Amino acid sequence: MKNAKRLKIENLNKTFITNKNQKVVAVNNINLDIEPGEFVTILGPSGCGKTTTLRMIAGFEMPTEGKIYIGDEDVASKTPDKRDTAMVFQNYALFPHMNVFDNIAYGLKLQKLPENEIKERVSRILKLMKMEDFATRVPSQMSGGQQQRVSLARALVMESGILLFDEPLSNLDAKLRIHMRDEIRRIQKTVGITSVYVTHDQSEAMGLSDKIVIMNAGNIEQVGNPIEIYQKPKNEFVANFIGKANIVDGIVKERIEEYLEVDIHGVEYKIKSNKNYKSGDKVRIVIRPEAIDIFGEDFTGVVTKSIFMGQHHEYEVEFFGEKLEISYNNPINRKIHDVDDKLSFSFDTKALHIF
Ligand SMILES: Nc1ncnc2c1ncn2[C@@H]1O[C@H](COP(=O)(O)OP(=O)(O)OP(=O)(O)O)[C@@H](O)[C@H]1O
Repeated sequence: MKNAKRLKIENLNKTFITNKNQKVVAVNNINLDIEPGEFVTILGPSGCGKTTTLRMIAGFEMPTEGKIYIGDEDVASKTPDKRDTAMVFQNYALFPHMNVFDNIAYGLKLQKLPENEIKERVSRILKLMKMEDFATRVPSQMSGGQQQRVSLARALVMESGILLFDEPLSNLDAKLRIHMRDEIRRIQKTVGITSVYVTHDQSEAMGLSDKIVIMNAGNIEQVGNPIEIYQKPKNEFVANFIGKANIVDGIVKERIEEYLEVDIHGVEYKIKSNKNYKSGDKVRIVIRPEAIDIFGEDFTGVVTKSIFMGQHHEYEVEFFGEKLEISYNNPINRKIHDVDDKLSFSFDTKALHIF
């Protein structure tokens, strides 16, 4: 494979004008720096601007303003064929009348490469994808997952600097999605290609990415690795978008070195935080359902929901006029609390995070 490229986006903006002459700011001056070989996922709710961002990187959409560097070159005004990118589409976009080999070879033939080089490169990719036995099949003779693998092979064979994915797994069933997700990760790690992947599926983003970019209404809310995004969300939007989040109120008592001592409904917690709060400030704190210890005794609440999920048990508990979600692992052979039971619990101090 060729060297992976760096992708840098500067003040990128896309404003659409609708046929009623209204302005829609799809992407609002975003900045992003992706290292060579990184796998970056753009994640966000429907309409947040992730597809428009990807399409601008690919050259299918022209930016209203801003720069897109692939390596050292600003490609923002170039056509897709003049950029060093390849794209894997949601609907596979394979040629139905061509067999797998010819589908994968298509782009190389357009480049007029010698026949033996085309054969060598396609064979190498088929081997990498463990698809040697499929070379002579046509798309209609393959499952959706197999077709998506061909579509990935077709993008990889181009040996581009940047690989782009537009929700490639959303047409596959849940089990196959997980299998393909792992397969994409394996292949990306093997070839080391810089990759940008758009999805609205958070588990896909968590399972695939070196870095996750959370978008909301055309803006980037946070960029971080999956652990940072989950454990240290920048704001309530990110906390609620990734996983389940309980958000509770607290009042700062004092700062003790790197900790803030915070009163949460009469109980004091020492929370690690570099935020600039003073004593008396009201703060909002996120606590994940699995970081609430149901063998602790700091609080007592009434159970309003109790659901056995096999690997874990989910409770909902009244907490000062709000509902807290609690997730309890390995519930087998343990006491299960029913609705209307009282349940005592504590927060895991290390898992508390102040916005
Ligand atoms: N051609 C267009 N004309 C006008 N508005 C557009 C056009 N394309 C996209 N938009 C708007 O830009 C915003 C961002 O759209 P985009 O498709 O990038 O979102 P998305 O995050 O990819 O959503 P989804 O997950 O539903 O695909 C939306 O409000 C959308 O309605």
